[in-house]
Amino acid sequence: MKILLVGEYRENKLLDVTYDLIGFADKLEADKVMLAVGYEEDIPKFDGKLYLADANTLGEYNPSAHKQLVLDVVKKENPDLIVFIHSSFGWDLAPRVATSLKATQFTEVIDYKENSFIVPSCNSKLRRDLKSKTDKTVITIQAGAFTPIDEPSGSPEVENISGDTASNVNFVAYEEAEAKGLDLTKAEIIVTAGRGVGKKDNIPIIQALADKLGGELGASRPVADNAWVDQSHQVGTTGQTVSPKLYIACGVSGAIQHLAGMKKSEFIVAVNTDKDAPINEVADILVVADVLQFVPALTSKLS
Ligand SMILES: Cc1cc2nc3c(=O)[nH]c(=O)nc-3n(C[C@H](O)[C@H](O)[C@H](O)COP(=O)(O)OP(=O)(O)OC[C@H]3O[C@@H](n4cnc5c(N)ncnc54)[C@H](O)[C@@H]3O)c2cc1C
Repeated sequence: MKILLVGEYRENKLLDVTYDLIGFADKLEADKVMLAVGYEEDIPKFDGKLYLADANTLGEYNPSAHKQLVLDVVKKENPDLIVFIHSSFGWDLAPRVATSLKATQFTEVIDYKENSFIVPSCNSKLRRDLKSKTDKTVITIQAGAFTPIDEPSGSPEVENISGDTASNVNFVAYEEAEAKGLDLTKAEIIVTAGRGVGKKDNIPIIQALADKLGGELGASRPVADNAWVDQSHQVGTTGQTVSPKLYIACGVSGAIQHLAGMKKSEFIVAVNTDKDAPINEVADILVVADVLQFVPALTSKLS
């Protein structure tokens, strides 16, 4: 199988998620080539071929130009799969490319098993196994699902390419989300409340353990969305990415979007009533218990 990976730059920098594309190709043990509209002084580290177009000329986000470049490289390399990150860039570009190629498109792929692409559905409660029926397939992969464990290395063979800069869409600007006070990335201990804590009134139970350990309170997305905890505490792809020494996940199922933000923690304890909860895949210790009983007991022991 041959894969074309489409790397991503933002504000003059290669995005780290570009390495998730490489992790994906390596998982499939596929031949890989990459296309990136970026900068010569900051190219991705890998062994293989890199088609590099200049972002100074084409812009980091120019859907018409980028689509044409992808189609040009597809023509040269004839890949079976064209892979984007499931980002605003990938969301926009992947369907444009899939439509032009009359190819199947799968979005938010989190795994690949036995020739099937695994895609979450129903807010990650279910997983679909999808097989493509077209010669070429375009996919977007969920950030964090294929992050390589090893540090990036290698140096690609670079071929410079160029394209037409005309576009019927003008990129205006990136708008930063409002910066909130809490920086969880520096916390050494994080105790996170998931939906399993049941209701806002139970958050102080989790906060008490965090305080006792001298750590910070984290939250899964539903907990933040329900305003049980301020959004600045959210961990995951749309929250903060953390790597504390100790991460205690209380009533967190371990959806891929949550794992992406905390799986690099040094030691992970999960407290869950479900022994088969996906958080178990990354937990060093899984405590099968009700958080509302276990957490206060632990806090009290620590006293
Ligand atoms: C584009 C996108 C981005 C997203 N970004 C994020 C993100 O940044 N961060 C994030 O967290 N999610 C994110 N999500 C949502 C994610 O898919 C999950 O829905 C979410 O992480 C689930 O949160 P949870 O684990 O708290 O809740 P649930 O999935 O409902 O899990 C609750 C868990 O608690 C357990 N439980 C229930 N009662 C108890 C009890 N009494 N004691 C112990 N355990 C109990 C259950 O067994 C279950 O495992 C995103 C989703 C999408 C589509």
